[in-house]
Amino acid sequence: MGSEALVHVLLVSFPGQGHVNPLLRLGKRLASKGLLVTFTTPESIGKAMRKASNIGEELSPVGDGFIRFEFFEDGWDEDETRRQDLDQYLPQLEKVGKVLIPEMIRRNAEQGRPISCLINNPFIPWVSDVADSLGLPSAMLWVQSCACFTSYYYYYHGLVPFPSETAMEIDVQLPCMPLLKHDEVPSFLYPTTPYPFLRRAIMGQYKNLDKPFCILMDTFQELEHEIIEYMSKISPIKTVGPLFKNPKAPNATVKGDFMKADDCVGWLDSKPASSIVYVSFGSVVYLKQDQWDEIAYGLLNSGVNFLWVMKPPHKDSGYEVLKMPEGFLEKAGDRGKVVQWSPQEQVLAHPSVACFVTHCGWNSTMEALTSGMPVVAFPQWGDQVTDAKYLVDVFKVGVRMCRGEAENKLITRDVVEQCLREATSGPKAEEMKQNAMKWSAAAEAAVAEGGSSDRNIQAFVDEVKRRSLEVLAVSGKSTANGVAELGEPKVNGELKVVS
Ligand SMILES: O=c1cc(-c2ccc(O)cc2)oc2cc(O[C@@H]3O[C@H](CO)[C@@H](O)[C@H](O)[C@H]3O)cc(O)c12
Ligand SMILES: O=c1ccn([C@@H]2O[C@H](COP(=O)(O)OP(=O)(O)O)[C@@H](O)[C@H]2O)c(=O)[nH]1
Repeated sequence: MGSEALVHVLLVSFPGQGHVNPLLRLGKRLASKGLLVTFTTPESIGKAMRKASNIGEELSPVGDGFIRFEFFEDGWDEDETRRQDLDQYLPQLEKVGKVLIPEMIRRNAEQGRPISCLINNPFIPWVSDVADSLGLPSAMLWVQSCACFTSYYYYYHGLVPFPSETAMEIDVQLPCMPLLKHDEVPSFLYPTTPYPFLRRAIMGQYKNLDKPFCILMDTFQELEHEIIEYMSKISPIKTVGPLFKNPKAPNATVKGDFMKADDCVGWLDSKPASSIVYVSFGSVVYLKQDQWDEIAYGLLNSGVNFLWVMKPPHKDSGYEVLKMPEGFLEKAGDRGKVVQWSPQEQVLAHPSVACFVTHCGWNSTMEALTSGMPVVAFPQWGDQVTDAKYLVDVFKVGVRMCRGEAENKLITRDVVEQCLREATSGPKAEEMKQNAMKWSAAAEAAVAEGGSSDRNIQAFVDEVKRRSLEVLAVSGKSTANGVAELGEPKVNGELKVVS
């Protein structure tokens, strides 16, 4: 491999699946453009990731660069239940991270891999403070839509009225965005949200928003054109999505799943084209038993084939383990398959799959759009309700099955059946498929060489490289040529190059 010298960036992730996935995908993109990337998150999740995914001690080649992992202890016992309480866990992460991340950075420098830039995702804004204190530049990867970024921005700065205790049902008009009905505003902003700690977590990020020199976003210009252009004038945003497409390294096997995906591709292969409904509510949303039953009967009554993800609840979440209705699996027979965790990217790309019943998490939303997959929107909370609005009314690739958890309404089996029929056959289904294919093509073009997101990634990589020279000149700690030396596998530095 010769003694290649690479600029090294450190990615620090909040330990949630919907946060790890986009940051790791960004890492692979940056690596494919010739950077050395170290990805870190707490060991509590590191353990699950190593077990479920293809992650080892080695340095993995991705395109022109490399990616590697280091995890850090969050200072709590393995079975500590307080990790589920973000009001306690986020301050704990900040306390230990502010000590351990600088140590990690020092260790890497001593091992010949000085770090030139830190990148974090939301909920752990103190990463920018760590960067500042060491004289390093930092960037943030925003993992939701630009529309949601804007909503939070306007809320944080008090620029327009939002639903409040005295005016619960007001609609919100933001520039370059469709009118959001009160229940289409990211629901953490409702005064009555049961998750005020998630609002505080996001607001914590906005408090530190002036620190990162760049805010990367997992969206693309053609998708949210006007609002991206508008916000670019206010904030240093750069769209780099959809991150899950990496044309320069399409076969990179590094993944960050917390659970091993069940094998279902053989089953998908055995079914006719466009005959399967894929149902998944992401990694955090957990429905109630009565709603689960209605979805089950809706699936049965509609006569479609289905692949349904039924993940186990987090052991400390307090949720009751869901059960399938009596006799459901027998009645479904080979028409249906239930798994604990799916290889979602592969499922959405599979020709047997006709549509996606989704909670509209932003990752799932981008994955669906990019795979040309129409959706049935079943949002619950947070950005999901806003994403559902966009999927149905703006991107026009979706049928709406509900308006969110706040509505507190049981969606009956008849409504489920009707939505599934609408999304899988007839003129509406065809129109949605065509629109979805159009977004898929636009997404491919955005990440292809010279596309909008590709140019932004390249500009970011160039900027990191430019700043790395400044950083090393100032710190005076430059190695012979100022960047990480990667030629020889390092025996002491646990760096082994595999090719
Ligand atoms: O790890 C997480 C833990 C919790 C959580 C923890 C304790 C609770 O009682 C309730 C929620 O919320 C989360 C919400 C998240 O929102 C998810 O974040 C994605 C990226 O921002 C969005 O696109 C999705 O729509 C949205 O569901 C992500 C998490 O990792 C978590
Ligand atoms: O069975 C599943 C369910 C989800 N995912 C992935 O988990 C992420 C979920 O993120 P999203 O933003 O959609 O929702 P969240 O879990 O954060 O609510 C996405 O990348 C999905 O592809 C998966 O691989 N298999």
